[in-house]
Amino acid sequence: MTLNTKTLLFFSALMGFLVLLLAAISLYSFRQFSLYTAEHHARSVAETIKVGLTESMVNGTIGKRSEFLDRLADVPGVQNVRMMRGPAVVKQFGPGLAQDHQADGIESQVISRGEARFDVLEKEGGSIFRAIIPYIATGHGTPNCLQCHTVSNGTVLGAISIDIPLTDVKRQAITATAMVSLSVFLAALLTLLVLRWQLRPLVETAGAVKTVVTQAIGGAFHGRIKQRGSDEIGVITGQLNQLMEFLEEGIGTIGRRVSELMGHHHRPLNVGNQLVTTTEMVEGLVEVSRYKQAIEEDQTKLEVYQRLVNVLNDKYDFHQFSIYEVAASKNRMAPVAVDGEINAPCRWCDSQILIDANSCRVKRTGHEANGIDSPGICTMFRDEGEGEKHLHLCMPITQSGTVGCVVQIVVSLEEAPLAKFMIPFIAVYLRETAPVLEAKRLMEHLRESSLRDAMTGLYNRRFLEEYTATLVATSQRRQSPFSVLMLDLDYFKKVNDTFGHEAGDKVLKTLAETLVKSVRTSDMVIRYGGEEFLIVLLDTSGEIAMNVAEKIRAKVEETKISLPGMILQKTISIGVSEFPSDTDTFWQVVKFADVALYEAKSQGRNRVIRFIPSMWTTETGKS
Ligand SMILES: Nc1nc2c(ncn2[C@@H]2O[C@H](COP(=O)(O)OP(=O)(O)OP(=O)(O)O)[C@@H](O)[C@H]2O)c(=O)[nH]1
Repeated sequence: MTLNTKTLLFFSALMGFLVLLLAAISLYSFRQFSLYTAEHHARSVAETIKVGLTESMVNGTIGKRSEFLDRLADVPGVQNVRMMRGPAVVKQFGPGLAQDHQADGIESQVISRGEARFDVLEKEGGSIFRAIIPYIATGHGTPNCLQCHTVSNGTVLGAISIDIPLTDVKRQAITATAMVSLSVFLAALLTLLVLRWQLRPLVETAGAVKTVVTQAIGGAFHGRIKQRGSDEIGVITGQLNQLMEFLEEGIGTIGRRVSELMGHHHRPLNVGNQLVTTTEMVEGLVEVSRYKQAIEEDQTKLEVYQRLVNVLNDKYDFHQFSIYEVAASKNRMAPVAVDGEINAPCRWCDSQILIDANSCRVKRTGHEANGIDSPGICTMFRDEGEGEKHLHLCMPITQSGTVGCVVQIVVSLEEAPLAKFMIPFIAVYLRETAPVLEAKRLMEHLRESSLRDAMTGLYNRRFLEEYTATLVATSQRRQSPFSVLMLDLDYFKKVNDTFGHEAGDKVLKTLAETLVKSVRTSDMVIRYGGEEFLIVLLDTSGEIAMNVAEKIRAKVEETKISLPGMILQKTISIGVSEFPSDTDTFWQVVKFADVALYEAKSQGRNRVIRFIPSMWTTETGKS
């Protein structure tokens, strides 16, 4: 309800109440006054009758009392006058005239009780005030009642009944009351008009404030209020305008800055509720910042991918998507997460992209491939969804200027508009992920290369040092032995000396390949020293290890190494030991394999020797 309506209603109610109250008070007062006047008038008439009748009795004209009473009834303000005899008078003077003993019930009551009675009666001709006053004998004055009446002082001699018409008085009362009420009504109306006129600026300002505030709630801060005067309302108006200007400028600036940070090109800020949009974007930035902190603290690339999967799954409610990692140097791509599952197989693209990364449009161009706006933009997309049609949206994660990853989101036609709207938000996540992912990739690469021998690609001794504890613990937990082969090329120095170091390197690389091919993928082939190699055969006893070693030895012997202008064949010697039967100390097992290798060299080379405790003398221990 508006202030205006409220004021109007309040004053109307107050006015109505006042008019009614005044009318009631006026009517009541007039009635009381009229009754008082009528009673007074009746008593005067009764007194006149008393005097008149006494005079008539003294003068002996009492027989003419009827004419006297009729003349009295013609007096203005008196309608009817009657006189009734009481029992004492009847007893002394007889019943008298006919009207003297025609008392009705009320009149008889007044005669018997000696108390006056006044009533207002409604008759056809209008309202009548009826007064019945007793005529009581008294011995006061000259002449007095007791001179003629043989009664005691205070005896009721009779009653005088007087009718006084009230119709005129009533009409006048109503007219006067109406005049008073009308005056009050007019005064109240005038007050109301003056009040409304006074309230008008306040009411109009309140309306303008309502409009401006409603617009502000809806996100539009351009509304201003017309300032009237410099009173309190004027001051409030001015301050509110200042606040609106401040809000418009502040929120506009925040919105623009946040928009720049979000790369928000798809939806201009002035569309919709500016405040809501800005708040959403600020919240989005806070979440992105938390995400970034989390992925920075993650240890591996895989954890980062898992977190990105969670964002797509939980925050954006995408359940069909792929994240591909690009190996640019090999022109290959590999799916790291598909439909929320890490290391799941490729689903939404032709597997061609896995072996030829450049066939992926995003990888090739470095730009987003928006299949929602341009269906069929990428020929590699495969709609593997059941039933309904799907669209794709592929975005790059750019690292050092090249596409390091491709994120592909797959949506149904129904989900497409929302997905499109989400692009800038997802792009922010991808932008923040890129440098972190690149750092993790580099770290993993560095770590990997520090554990591998650059020339042969085999693990190095550092890897063995790091892996030892795990190896021993696994073997002990599973109560399964492992064997160590220590291998060394025979007369390798001669290769270097005769054919040069390059030829020597070629021999070492060929040997490394032969060794890797000769054992299971779960076994570990390590370049232990210059031309010395170590192989850990998991879940293998010394006895079986001897067979494997023999097989390796034979394979190396028959391997032909092509050098410029010639073919070379080399042999190796192998020492074998077993954990934990030879010793339950890892490095001791390695040492024992080395001792056995020494023995193989001593016995003429190109052979496999199993370590036996007798080989471990004080001398060997020292060597
Ligand atoms: N080309 C090449 N040679 C290496 C490399 N690492 C070690 N060597 C050489 O390998 C040779 C090892 O020689 P020795 O330890 O005397 O042993 P050997 O000549 O193989 O003789 P036996 O082991 O006793 O059969 C040395 O000449 C090293 O320089 C490498 O990475 N490349």
